[in-house]
Amino acid sequence: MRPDARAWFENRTTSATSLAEIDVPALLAAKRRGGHAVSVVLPARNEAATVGGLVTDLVQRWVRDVPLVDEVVVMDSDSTDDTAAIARAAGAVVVATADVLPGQGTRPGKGEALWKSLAATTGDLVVFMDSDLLNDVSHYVPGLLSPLLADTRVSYVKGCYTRPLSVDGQVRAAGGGRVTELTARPLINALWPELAGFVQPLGGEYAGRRSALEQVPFVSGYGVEVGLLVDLLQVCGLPGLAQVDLGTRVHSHQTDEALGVMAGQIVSTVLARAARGSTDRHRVSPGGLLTQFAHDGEGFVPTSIPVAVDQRPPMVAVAEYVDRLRAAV
Ligand SMILES: O=c1ccn([C@@H]2O[C@H](COP(=O)(O)OP(=O)(O)O)[C@@H](O)[C@H]2O)c(=O)[nH]1
Ligand SMILES: O=C(O)[C@@H](COP(=O)(O)O)O[C@H]1O[C@H](CO)[C@@H](O)[C@H](O)[C@H]1O
Repeated sequence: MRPDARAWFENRTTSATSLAEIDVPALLAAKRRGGHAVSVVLPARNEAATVGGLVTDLVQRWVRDVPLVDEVVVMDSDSTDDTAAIARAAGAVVVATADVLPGQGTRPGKGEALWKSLAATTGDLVVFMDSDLLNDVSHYVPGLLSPLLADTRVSYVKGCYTRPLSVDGQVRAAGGGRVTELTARPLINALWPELAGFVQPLGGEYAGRRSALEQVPFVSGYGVEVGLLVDLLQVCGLPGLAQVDLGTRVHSHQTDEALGVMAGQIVSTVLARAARGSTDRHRVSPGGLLTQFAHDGEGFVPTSIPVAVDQRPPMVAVAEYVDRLRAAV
């Protein structure tokens, strides 16, 4: 990792892998001291199986028992199942993405739901969580809020976690985040090496100050996470970004074919931003190092591997080859 990325990784990575690690009373006091309001947004497209449990726990734990959260909003993203009714019955405010900012029309996609959520919420701090999470995520919201409430210089916090992968009913301890590992991470390392310290650049759980979020575009589809990361780097600078270890994240998985489409959207998002030119004049040559992460039981350990490639010239430009061809004639 580049020195700036490593320094960021060491200084801006905190841990909140369970509620035991979080001083909730102190968090509540900081929220009140700062006069903050917190909105939690769950984008949901056909998540009837999971959204109810997630909303029930969020509302009971962080609205009613401990007033850390002021509103829980499910953005119904053109669902065709009972997502909206189930989320509403669980205590969420449910908003149909298509109904928000009608003058702007509506587009399909997760990023559209998240962009419109800014117009459907009022908190100065906004937390985003996927609606297909399957593990205990009761500590996610306070964990994501902690860096924002602890340091006014931080404007955007991404969750990071180990990511099991369940395939054909078999759960592997790692292997999740397939598009992250095979597409997003190599591209980010090559084009924005200052972001190489992000363990989960595509993770769906993150929190930010509205004042920053409303300054950047939201890519309408699955490019929203990588677009926000690159664009908020420009708006907030690396010191304005942070990440928090939330332990593990288990979610429902799409097929490889569907993730191909997701990867395509992420590549389009990255290429559009790469065309804007370098964000750092000291950039190493694109494709220099790839930093991957493994968890050693205590925390994430980065390993940087050289991935710079060399190449041979066209053979017709190699005199030794051409001379041999001529000699053979
Ligand atoms: O058009 C869409 C696609 C996805 N989502 C939601 O965005 C989150 C992440 O989407 P998905 O699970 O499809 O992505 P994955 O986690 O498989 O990468 C989930 O809560 C989806 O319901 C959405 O609101 N609108
Ligand atoms: O990280 C990834 O590679 C993808 C796919 O994860 P899996 O291989 O299904 O565990 O999941 C994320 O990417 C999406 C695009 O940024 C986000 O919208 C999802 O929230 C996130 O789960």
